[in-house]
Amino acid sequence: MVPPQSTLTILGGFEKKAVQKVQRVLPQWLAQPNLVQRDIKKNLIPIGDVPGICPKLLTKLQSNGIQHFFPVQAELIPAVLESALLGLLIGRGGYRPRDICVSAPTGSGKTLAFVIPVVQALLEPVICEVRVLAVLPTKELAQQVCKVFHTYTDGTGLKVVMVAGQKSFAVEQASLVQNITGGCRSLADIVVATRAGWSITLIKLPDSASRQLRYLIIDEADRMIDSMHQDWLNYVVKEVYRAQEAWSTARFFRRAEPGPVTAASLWQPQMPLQKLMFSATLTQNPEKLQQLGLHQPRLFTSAHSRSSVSLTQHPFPLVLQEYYVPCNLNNKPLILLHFLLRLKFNPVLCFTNSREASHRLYLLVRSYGGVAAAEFSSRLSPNERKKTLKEFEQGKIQLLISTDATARGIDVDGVKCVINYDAPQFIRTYVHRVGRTARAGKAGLAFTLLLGVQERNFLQMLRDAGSPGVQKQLIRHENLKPLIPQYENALEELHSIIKEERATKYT
Ligand SMILES: Nc1ncnc2c1ncn2[C@@H]1O[C@H](COP(=O)(O)OP(=O)(O)OP(=O)(O)O)[C@@H](O)[C@H]1O
Repeated sequence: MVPPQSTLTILGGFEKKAVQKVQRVLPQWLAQPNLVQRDIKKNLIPIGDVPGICPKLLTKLQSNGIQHFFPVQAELIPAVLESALLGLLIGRGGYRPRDICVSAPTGSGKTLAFVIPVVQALLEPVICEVRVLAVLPTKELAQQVCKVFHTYTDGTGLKVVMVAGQKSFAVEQASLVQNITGGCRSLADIVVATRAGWSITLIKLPDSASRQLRYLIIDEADRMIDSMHQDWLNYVVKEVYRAQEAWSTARFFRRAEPGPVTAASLWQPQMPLQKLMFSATLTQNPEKLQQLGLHQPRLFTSAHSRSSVSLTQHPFPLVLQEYYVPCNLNNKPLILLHFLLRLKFNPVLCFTNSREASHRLYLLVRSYGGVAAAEFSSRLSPNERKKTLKEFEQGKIQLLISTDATARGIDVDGVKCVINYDAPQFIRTYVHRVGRTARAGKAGLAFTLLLGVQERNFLQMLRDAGSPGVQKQLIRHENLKPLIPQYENALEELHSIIKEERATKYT
């Protein structure tokens, strides 16, 4: 006889049921983003086919050798221009423009994707007030973006100023505002700043520096989210609206901190502050993105496919070939020398995990001889760093040994090969490092030297991130053997150089 089923739950007598996996429900803007093609070469769009770009900028693009837009540019330029259709102000009954997040591979042309629409939006009329603030994590990146802004504003009357927080406040202030009787006037339309530079400047500058701010561009936005505990972004936004309070009472235009849309809030034209966020490794974690205080955001991404939504995947350049090279601590430097001297890789950007490791490796390669090498890290002064990057770009340096100081955003044309001499610990570091090659649709190689104990975790990290596949590359001992005698001499020389350096440091 079958006993009747009890409706009572017996304590401790839980049934063994397969637990249903909880499917994460993403907000619609993350779950259904605008997809950006990763294959640059197959998706080039003639510049004339992208609607809304003025003839002046089309001519400038052509004279800079740009005939086609890359996919991220073709998607983004119309989207940003659309939000400025009614001019920089939003009129009665108009909507506040939606903030924009872009997650596209390294080297996919994100810089031009914001420079073109923003410059066009400022052209009519040119009024010389800070209306664009572009924030970047390092001085080198700020210089790079500044150069692109200069190219496309040249001859338009728009002024671009860089604020890196490295000159005295008086000098930086003088580049931004000029004191005149009864107040001051702005000397910049577009400010390209490092975070430190702008925060310091904002604290001390008069309100005029931020009262007309229309676009806040944050490149490498994931770095910004990392430092959100410093509340930098909220501070900038607060300053922008604080500046309005005194100003707007006397003017027709008003700028109130965004709140619910009501009949009252729509009656006066508004000056919106639109955030444009860019990264190759933008998190798609809603909790983290929420800290950015985005307004009805739109996501443009290459990291999704229509069938899957993942929070951990990053978009890799399609033309990048990834390899890992098993090694041990003894043959690591020999493998690097083999790549340069035997396989003739040139130019090579090589990453280590610390400035001391970069310095030692540089000294070793220099002692070995036969390779034009240089180091790049915070050991160098800003001017030395600038000079080194320039020489690398000009092809005078065959091997640049660097810390992660060059891992992000730096665009050096013609880097054919990246070598991770020290394996990166985080996937984002990996994506940015290898992204210094395979840029703008050109082929590139990335090698990561892995000790036996690192292999499993590293390969798992890449699989989780959606890497299209990293291949194993074995270097046989016979290939390294001929390098050993000279290498041993170089090691001895290295020891004495380091001894000398230590002695001078402590005397
Ligand atoms: N439409 C285009 N036609 C030809 N070259 C282009 C075009 N757009 C950008 N480039 C070039 O492609 C390279 C990469 O562009 P950019 O530095 O903007 O990439 P990115 O997406 O910002 O990369 P990262 O994520 O590493 O910062 C640059 O050298 C740039 O001049």
